[in-house]
Amino acid sequence: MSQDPDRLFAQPLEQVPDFVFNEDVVRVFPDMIKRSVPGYPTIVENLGVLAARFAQPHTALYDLGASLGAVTQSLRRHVRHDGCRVIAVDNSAAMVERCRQYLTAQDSMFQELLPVQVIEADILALPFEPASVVAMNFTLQFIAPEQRLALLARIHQALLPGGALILSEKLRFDDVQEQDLLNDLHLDFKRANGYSDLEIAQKRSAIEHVMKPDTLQAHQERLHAAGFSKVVPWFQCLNFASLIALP
Ligand SMILES: C[S@@+](CC[C@H](N)C(=O)[O-])C[C@H]1O[C@@H](n2cnc3c(N)ncnc32)[C@H](O)[C@@H]1O
Ligand SMILES: O=C(O)C(=O)C[C@]1(C(=O)O)C=C[C@@H](O)C=C1
Repeated sequence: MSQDPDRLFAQPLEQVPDFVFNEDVVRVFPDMIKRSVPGYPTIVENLGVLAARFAQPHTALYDLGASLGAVTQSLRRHVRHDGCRVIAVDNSAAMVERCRQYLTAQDSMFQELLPVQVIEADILALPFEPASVVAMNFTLQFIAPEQRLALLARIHQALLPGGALILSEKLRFDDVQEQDLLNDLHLDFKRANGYSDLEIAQKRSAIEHVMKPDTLQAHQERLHAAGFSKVVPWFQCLNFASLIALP
């Protein structure tokens, strides 16, 4: 399985196309997300640790927008309850194909992992079965803003008492000074990880119509509107955060 360094935006492009999770992105995705999202390895590893507290025997755990299954692998490393199974969902055929290969490799290296099913589907159309854990790691920001509340309400309905939604997102800030500072620090993070100013600018153009971050307050209000009783931020690094939402 080839894992290339991310140079997708290294050369000047006449027109920067909108960002899509296609075969080119799949090839560089592990490198891209680690070098682009501050705290990503910490979030992924601890998501599994958190999930183990909410997981209940004989239930489903969802990884929505699973990409290459980093969260699914973490769930399988940390959740050991009897009869749990992971359902990883993504609507990118290229991601799903490679995700299945990675999970087969994980199965060949470790014994007694939770069973996993990888589904190629749109999470907006997929009926959810009752679940104790739902993870959405940097996926909601790619869902059309007007669809987000209904999706979260369906997730809330599917969650069993004692379960949790774990939601990680890039944040934006209403306060201009806070927004500018955290945005600049995020650009510094990308430069420190070897991205040039050209790569950073072209990636931003590619992603700006596709990925729409919300404020922390908007997330909290929408989660409550979707029926969640409690929202607890457990991680923030610069403008990236992760929340636990209790049904
Ligand atoms: C930033 S990536 C998620 C990263 C991944 N969760 C991780 O932690 O490595 C967003 C993913 O969401 C998927 N996605 C976006 N919209 C979706 C939808 N409506 N249904 C299913 N998957 C979707 C994309 O294909 C992409 O793989
Ligand atoms: O905000 C950015 O510039 C990003 O690159 C963020 C982000 C994300 O948050 O998902 C966007 C697309 C890639 O999947 C990796 C990282």
